[in-house]
Amino acid sequence: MGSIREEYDFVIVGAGPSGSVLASGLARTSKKPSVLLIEAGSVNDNVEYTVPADRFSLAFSQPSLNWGYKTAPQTHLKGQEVDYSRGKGLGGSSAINFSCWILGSSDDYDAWADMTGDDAWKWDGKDGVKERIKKITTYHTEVREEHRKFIDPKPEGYHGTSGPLHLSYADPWEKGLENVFIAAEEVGMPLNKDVLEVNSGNPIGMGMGAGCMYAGARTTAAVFLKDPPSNLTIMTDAPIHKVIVDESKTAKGILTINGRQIYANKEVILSAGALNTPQLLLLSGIGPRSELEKHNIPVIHEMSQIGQNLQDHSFVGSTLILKEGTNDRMIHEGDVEGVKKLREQHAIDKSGVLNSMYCSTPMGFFKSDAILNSEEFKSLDKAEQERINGATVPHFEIATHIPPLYLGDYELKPNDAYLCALAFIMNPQATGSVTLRSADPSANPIIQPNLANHPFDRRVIIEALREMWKLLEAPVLKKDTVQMVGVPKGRSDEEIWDYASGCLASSWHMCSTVKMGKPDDTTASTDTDFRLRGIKNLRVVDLSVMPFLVSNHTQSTAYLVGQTAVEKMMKEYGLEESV
Ligand SMILES: Cc1cc2nc3c(=O)[nH]c(=O)nc-3n(C[C@H](O)[C@H](O)[C@H](O)COP(=O)(O)OP(=O)(O)OC[C@H]3O[C@@H](n4cnc5c(N)ncnc54)[C@H](O)[C@@H]3O)c2cc1C
Repeated sequence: MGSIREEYDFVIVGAGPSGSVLASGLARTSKKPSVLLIEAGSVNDNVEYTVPADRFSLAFSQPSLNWGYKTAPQTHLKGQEVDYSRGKGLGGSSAINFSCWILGSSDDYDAWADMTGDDAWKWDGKDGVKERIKKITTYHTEVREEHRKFIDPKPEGYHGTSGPLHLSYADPWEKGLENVFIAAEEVGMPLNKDVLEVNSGNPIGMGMGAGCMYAGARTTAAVFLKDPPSNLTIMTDAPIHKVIVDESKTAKGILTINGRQIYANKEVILSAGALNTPQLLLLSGIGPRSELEKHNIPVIHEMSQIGQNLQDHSFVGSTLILKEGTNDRMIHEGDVEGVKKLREQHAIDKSGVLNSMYCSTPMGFFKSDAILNSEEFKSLDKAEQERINGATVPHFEIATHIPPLYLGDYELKPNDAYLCALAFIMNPQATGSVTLRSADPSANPIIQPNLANHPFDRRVIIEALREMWKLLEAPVLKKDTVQMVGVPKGRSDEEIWDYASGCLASSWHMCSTVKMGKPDDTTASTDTDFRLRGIKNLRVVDLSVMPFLVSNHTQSTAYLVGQTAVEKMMKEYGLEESV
């Protein structure tokens, strides 16, 4: 992993998707600048952490990989302190996430370009988002012929063929999984394949999320750090305390929690994620004056928006208890000996059921007239209404085939079969904040996301759940259903919200706490080139900068942010002879 020096051209904090892509990209330019990637967590290269079937459980079974955050009590959600997991170690949150790869809506990226006045964020075009994502991915589009009537990933043109991050569709599908697509057709929901395909920039319709997994292993951002060149130093188990900023408001380097100072000849870049990046800025004396003074932190640079504008997706679900034999999921849930054998098999040659169980997730993105006709939608400002009306912008998402999260009082029995489904809020309007608990850098920040605490968000989850239940009650599923559990007492707005508010969860898509924008945007803290306003040689390159939460699952955007920063900084510093 290279020897440790105390001075580097670029010092990058945080090895999640954004930081890993950035560190690798800068270091591999022909000018070979010296790059330090410094990460609070460990190397985490245990192969057991990459078993595909564990994608939904790893975050909660390995505390050393997770910062283990909870939100402040959400009083509007019956006081829940919602799980706010964040990955720790090489790969960051991609090392513990659920591996779903969803790019989202081309219109959202075009809106991002408009908001920042920078065409680099436009979807199409030779240097657009679609092309940039292709550079960092290899998308394996093989699916069985019999599945092509439900999903039809396009091999040509749309996807990367040589990037380090491998994506694929699991094979075989779990028993009965195709019924979700048949159910969608039965109740009149479109299939995404009739639009194009789910990662084409138009996610509308029932589709299948591609997976960050290939050849029997989950793929994470750590792949960008494999075989690092000699000018890339990777320092792990080194949480940083703050950025060192001098009197001329220039970032000079960083201070680790154990007191080590490391200097940057060119720049410090924070890629610590949408919760820890604002925390580090506040600890460095950059943020709202009142917040800094509350903790006796000397004010280096007053910025009212640091830690504000926090956005996130959230979801609520229900579960079908199915007739015995409908699927094989209880093997994984309850058969300890059986799972042990499967693990032994997988450890030998990465083969077996652990590459398919839990590995295919139908994910549908839909529009809703009920939402568009609602008073809550009509009360949004006109620009936001227009954005949400974009042809490829979904209003809600439904995902199925996740573990049994929503069971109400029901206890699963060994001979059960089940199907758990989730409905997600898209375009959330609630915003929250990240603030300091204390000036102690080891103290968890106070996280107040206000999940779904906006009338529009509540309307969306109510209508999304109604649509989800319609899908779950389609004839093809109904014939095998014993009962639906994890449901409200009735289906009035009030009864649905009463249910949802007791079990609404975060999708862990937190973003926008140091958001980017045009120079006259008073809510923005960075410019479109990721430079923090008012401080020289300091950038923020992670999901903190998103101007708004796009309609996807956010890891693809985190990788995109890293690659965009690479390309912008390469040009700015002339790091590539040919550029
Ligand atoms: C449980 C879970 C499930 C998810 N499922 C999906 C999914 O299926 N699909 C999807 O698209 N997205 C998913 N996500 C979201 C996705 O993983 C994130 O959006 C993405 O990883 C964010 O990337 P990032 O680079 O901004 O930050 P992160 O990935 O959070 O990386 C930040 C890094 O900075 C490090 N760091 C923080 N503070 C310090 C410090 N003081 N000093 C040094 N290092 C520090 C952290 O340890 C971490 O490694 C999920 C997230 C979670 C937590």
